[in-house]
Amino acid sequence: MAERTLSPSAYADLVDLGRRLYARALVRREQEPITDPRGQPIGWLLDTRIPMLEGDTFREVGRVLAERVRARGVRQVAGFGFGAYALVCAILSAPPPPGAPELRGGFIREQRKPYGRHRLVEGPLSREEPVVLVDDILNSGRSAARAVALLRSDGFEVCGVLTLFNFTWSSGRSRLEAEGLWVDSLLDLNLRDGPRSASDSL
Ligand SMILES: O=P(O)(O)OC[C@H]1O[C@H](OP(=O)(O)OP(=O)(O)O)[C@H](O)[C@@H]1O
Repeated sequence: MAERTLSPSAYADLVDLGRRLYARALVRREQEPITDPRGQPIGWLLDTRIPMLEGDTFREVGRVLAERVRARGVRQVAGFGFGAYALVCAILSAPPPPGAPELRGGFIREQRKPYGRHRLVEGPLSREEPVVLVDDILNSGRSAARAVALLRSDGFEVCGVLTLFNFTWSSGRSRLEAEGLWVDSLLDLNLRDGPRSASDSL
């Protein structure tokens, strides 16, 4: 989608950012033992916390994603899980264009907090306006679909999902689009050996 809406140089910059994120986030089994959720060894994964928790990348990604959220006419973002928290904060840290409103953010809990304010979604999000779910990786779409269901169960309207990476060999995108959501990713990963490799989210 980006190549249809951006100038060639702006698109090249975005692809460059996606590639730099990929290079900084990539962890291979030669470097350290890594496993899937079932405990099976895997060849590689992307740990986006590494680039996202460095100040310069945090700010650069925040500016790019905030622009994408605003381009959709939305001003609320929510995140679910450790891959998403820095993204929400980075987006909120981007200065708004002159005259534009500030964005609002939220963190989604696995379960409603059983004490205190008893909230499922922390932060100042309004139920009167749509929310974009942000995450680092879209693979099977299970995590995003769960987050969307949690938001909806708490009375929020979710309009779309914005991620850093989309694993194109997996079905996450179509799964979310079937739920009426738009899906936008900074970088579509289309690795030739993708299905035989693994990520931290299989
Ligand atoms: O589309 P999916 O197949 O659901 O995969 C994507 C999810 O997997 C990763 O999180 P992970 O489950 O590894 O947990 P973490 O955020 O705690 O690291 C990633 O941060 C996404 O949230």
